Amino acid sequence: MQLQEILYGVTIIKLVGSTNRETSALTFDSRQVIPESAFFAVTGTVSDGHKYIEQTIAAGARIVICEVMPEVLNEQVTYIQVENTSVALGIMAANFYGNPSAELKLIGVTGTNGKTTIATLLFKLFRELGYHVGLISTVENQINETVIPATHTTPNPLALNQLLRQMVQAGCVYAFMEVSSHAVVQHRIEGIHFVGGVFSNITHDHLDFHKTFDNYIKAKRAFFDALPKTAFALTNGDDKNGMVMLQNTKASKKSYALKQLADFKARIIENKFSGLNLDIDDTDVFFKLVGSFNAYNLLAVYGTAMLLGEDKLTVLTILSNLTGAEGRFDYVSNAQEIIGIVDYAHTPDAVQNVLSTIQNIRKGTEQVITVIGCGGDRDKTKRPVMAQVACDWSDKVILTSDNPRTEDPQAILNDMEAGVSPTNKRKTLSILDRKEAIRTACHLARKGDIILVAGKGHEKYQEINGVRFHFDDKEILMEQLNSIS
Ligand SMILES: CC(=O)N[C@H]1[C@@H](OP(=O)(O)OP(=O)(O)OC[C@H]2O[C@@H](n3ccc(=O)[nH]c3=O)[C@H](O)[C@@H]2O)O[C@H](CO)[C@@H](O)[C@@H]1O[C@H](C)C(=O)N[C@@H](C)C(=O)N[C@H](CCC(=O)O)C(=O)O
Ligand SMILES: Nc1ncnc2c1ncn2[C@@H]1O[C@H](COP(=O)(O)OP(=O)(O)OP(=O)(O)O)[C@@H](O)[C@H]1O
Ligand SMILES: N[C@H](CCC[C@H](N)C(=O)O)C(=O)O
Ligand SMILES: [Mg+2]
Repeated sequence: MQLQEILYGVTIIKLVGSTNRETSALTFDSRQVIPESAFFAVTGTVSDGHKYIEQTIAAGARIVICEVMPEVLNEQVTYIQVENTSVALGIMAANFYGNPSAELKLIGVTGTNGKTTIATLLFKLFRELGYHVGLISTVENQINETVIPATHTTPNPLALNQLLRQMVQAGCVYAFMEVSSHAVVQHRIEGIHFVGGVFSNITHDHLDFHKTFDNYIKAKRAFFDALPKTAFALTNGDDKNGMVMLQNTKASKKSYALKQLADFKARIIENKFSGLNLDIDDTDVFFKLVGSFNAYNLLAVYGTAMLLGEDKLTVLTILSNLTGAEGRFDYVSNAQEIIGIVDYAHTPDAVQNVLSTIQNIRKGTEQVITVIGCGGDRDKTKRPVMAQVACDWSDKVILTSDNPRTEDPQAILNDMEAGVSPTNKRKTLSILDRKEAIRTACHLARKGDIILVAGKGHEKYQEINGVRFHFDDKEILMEQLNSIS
């Protein structure tokens, strides 16, 4: 493709060389440069792409997009200086793939917890309604029945636009995608056209990256700020910051809530292990999803479907038969009627929601045993809080490892232990090996007890020092539960 064509919409500070040249590919990673490609020098959190410019030219790059011009310029190369390379990358990636998002009805879902659940339910619902549909989510990406593995919640602009183009080619009418706060700040969704945005909630997470809660709110709000007038912005009216999210948006403002006045309303009639009985806009429906937090997710999905013009009763009928996303309140039980639950709760709020749901729906005097760890190279301040919440809402807690990544697992465990109060210490054990921790929980459990294994949900690996080892909470839990006689 001609460079001129993909530059549309980019604000250039300085241009050196011709824009009248072919581009074979775009890349922001020097290790992936091919001859005649364009290299985007991005300033990252660990490294700086500007350091690799010369190396990429030696490898054949003929277009360089950068924030700082190199001191020595190569005559064979076109240099484009911009204020922010990531913004240019977003816009040019969209142009390179022919702006696929404009050919789809694309809905973005943002918030601390519930994005995967809402996006996945929307995907399943619209598939059942008979549409060709795409999904971009933490667990996996999907184009109709074709599954494409996901590396990030929101892919980088190149992967994102390529995926959206594939969706258009497959005839998709709708696409539902998660929009993470990292993606907003790193401009991964620059140049993407949304017809709607959905907000789930905002609580403590990712403060390692955003530094303050205020910045984190601003990152989420920026997604709604950028929506066009023709789009809808659907928010959670019960969330403290639900209305703040829509403050600056030009989109049509809509809300859903259980407590406040809202465009879409629901009331919990009953919350049981077998599912949720809700009154949604005066219709009584039983859903297979468990827990009051899922009442919000279901309401967000229902509201979105209504805003997209679908029929209320058809939508509620299909929704009542759907199960949630993999690794979210996934439960199994054994011959001794010990219940094991695997859940992706990896924030204090999510842990509290899952445990309070378990407490609300448990039958009697059974114990709740929680196995929980925290990820390395992520927000350290949530560690003691997650341990504290787990202790406050469980009878026994086994603190363990999650994905240590490049951190010392013992140091992460120490950070968690700092959140355990002296009175809670007696109900807590620390077992570094996650498999051993799950095994111990199963051996401590008696008939009717409930074991929650939190934090890794659908993940099929444990990441230690850059290596991903096969690890599946549900597989281990089932194996251990079945081995108890
Ligand atoms: C903190 C973060 O988001 N990091 C992302 C970011 O990496 P970075 O800024 O650290 O990049 P860097 O290593 O400093 O490198 C800077 C630039 O130099 C380039 N480079 C680097 C080395 C080299 O030899 N050659 C070269 O060209 C890199 O390609 C990059 O363009 O840009 C990379 C390329 O797009 C991402 O892969 C990487 O995601 C990392 C793996 C990650 O773990 N991200 C997580 C935190 C994340 O994004 N999570 C959210 C979900 C969060 C949630 O809501 O729960 C997600 O959307 O998945
Ligand atoms: N609406 C909600 N409110 C609070 N907690 C929720 C809600 N929905 C789900 N959860 C909890 O959060 C966990 C993660 O849910 P989900 O995967 O849907 O969120 P997410 O926003 O996609 O997370 P991530 O940012 O990691 O991709 C669930 O396993 C559950 O414990
Ligand atoms: N999307 C989240 C996933 C956290 C999952 C948890 N298992 C961990 O490794 O911390 C993140 O990147 O922070
Ligand atoms: Mg997700």
